[in-house]
Amino acid sequence: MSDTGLPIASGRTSMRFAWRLSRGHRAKLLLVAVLGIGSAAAGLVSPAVIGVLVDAVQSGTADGRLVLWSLGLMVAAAVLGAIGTGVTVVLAARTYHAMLAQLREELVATAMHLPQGMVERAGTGDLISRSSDDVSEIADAAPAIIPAFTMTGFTIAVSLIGMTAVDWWFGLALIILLPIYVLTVRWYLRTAPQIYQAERAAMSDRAQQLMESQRGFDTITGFQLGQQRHQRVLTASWSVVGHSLRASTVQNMFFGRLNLAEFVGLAAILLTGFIALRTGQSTVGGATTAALLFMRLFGPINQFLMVFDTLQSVAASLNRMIGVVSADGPARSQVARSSTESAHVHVENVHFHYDEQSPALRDIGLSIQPGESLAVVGASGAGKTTLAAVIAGIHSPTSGTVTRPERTVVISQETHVFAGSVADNLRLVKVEATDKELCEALETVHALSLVRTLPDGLETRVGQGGTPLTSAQAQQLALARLVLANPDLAVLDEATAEAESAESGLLDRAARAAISGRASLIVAHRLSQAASCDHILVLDSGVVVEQGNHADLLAADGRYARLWEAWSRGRVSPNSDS
Ligand SMILES: Nc1ncnc2c1ncn2[C@@H]1O[C@H](COP(=O)(O)OP(=O)(O)OP(=O)(O)O)[C@@H](O)[C@H]1O
Repeated sequence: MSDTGLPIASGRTSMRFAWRLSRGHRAKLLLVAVLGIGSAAAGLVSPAVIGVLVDAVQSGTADGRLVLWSLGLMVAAAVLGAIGTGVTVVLAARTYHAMLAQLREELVATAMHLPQGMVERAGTGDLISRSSDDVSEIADAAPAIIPAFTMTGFTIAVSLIGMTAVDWWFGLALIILLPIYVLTVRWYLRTAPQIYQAERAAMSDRAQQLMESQRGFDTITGFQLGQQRHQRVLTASWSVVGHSLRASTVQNMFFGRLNLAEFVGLAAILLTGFIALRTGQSTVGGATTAALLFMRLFGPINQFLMVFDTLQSVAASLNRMIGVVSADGPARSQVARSSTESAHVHVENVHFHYDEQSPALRDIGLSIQPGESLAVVGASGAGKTTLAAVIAGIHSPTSGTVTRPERTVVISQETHVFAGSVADNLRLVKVEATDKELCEALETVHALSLVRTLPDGLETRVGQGGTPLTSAQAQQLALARLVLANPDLAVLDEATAEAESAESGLLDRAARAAISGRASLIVAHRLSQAASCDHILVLDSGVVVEQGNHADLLAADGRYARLWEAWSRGRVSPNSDS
């Protein structure tokens, strides 16, 4: 999956990105660290106080006042520690969620500009999984990281110093634990990242399967493929379960090794305490403090090392999210040959391959001046849609250069009607448009009378759950949107209506009105669309085989003339709908 999936950032890139993301939050993050250390310090008061009490009891100097003071101190430390921990966790969660929201915004913004080819190869499920599954993984785990590191790190350091101060033998006893911890962490860091990465990739695949099943619902029910799709979703879901189980197994093995270290550590400390008492190197109070400090260490040490597990999980998700955000760079450099600095369209020596075997476009050259219309015609599979996509910047050319105006709008074969009112659908491209402007745009594409017949006019709800629109009506709505957007270049690749239908004539007129006065490229699925354009380009197997205007091409009696003859055969007037 990874070779065809969206890019995954390296750890270093993610670190750099996370550092940039922390801008504006660093003071809060520092406060989280300081509060964490303060709370951890409060937790160390009790063992120290108990040690003093034990010694006082042993030496007979303990009295009620000392006990009460000690108790008061321990309660105050516990309360302060609890408040400090609570504030730390809430502040950390808030700060991380703000950073995460920023990352998600950047991810969505970048995803909108990724080359379509890249998203198609990876599958939209991968993108959706990165902006949902990965975000929740980070949201769940990340807030614990800084408090855990600072609180446990501080507790470990102070406990070690305290124990060594009681008797350096206790400090030495702990050193034998070091190799066990180092080896465990090394093993874990070698094993866990791939497992988490594979788990996230399986989640992407599951999202993809689910999404395809929803999108292709009609086809699936139409061809009775329900069982087959169900099986695919099931396989993808079980794959996630398998990977999650593998991750849990590695986690358990990790914790098992930590338990072994605890056992060895406790045995060493008890032995050291016994020897220290026997040789008179330590008092009972000192040994008690050392033992309590050591017992208190298990939790923080395990927590400290468990943060590595959290870190691996967060890093796997972060690398996937940042992979998309930083794909912006490569994606933009990929389209470097596509420039948007010009008011006209200029295409030179353009080649485009979907795959290595069969080039979809070969050595294309053309230009469209402002206000000029160019039609692309050719048999099915000739490369018309591909050429439109390359010119619109949806696909980057494999080689050659494309220059186009920045304000380019594409109307493709699939026009989506968004759930909302007709006005909402139009205002997508111009939020501030008045009702009058909306009506003018609809009038331009001959759709105003249609909208007036709808139950609530402009406010009629359309799209999912609303008044159903035919494909041709949806196309008219898209054309009205184009008029409102008022781009310098319009690329139309709409094949909604059959030739000679009442709708085809209406759509052709609507399209002509919508593109009037601006540079336009029209993928002419009906030759009536081409006849009215200033210039026509005939494609065959990705190569331009003819070009000129309608009259010249008919006079040349070549490929276009034959296409025209075939298309208009049987029609009373081939231009009747144009
Ligand atoms: N996403 C894709 N991946 C691989 N090959 C593709 C893809 N899209 C199109 N092709 C291939 O590229 C070639 C050109 O296809 P394209 O859709 O541009 O032709 P077209 O002239 O627009 O066809 P139609 O009129 O049927 O829409 C065809 O051989 C097609 O099979």
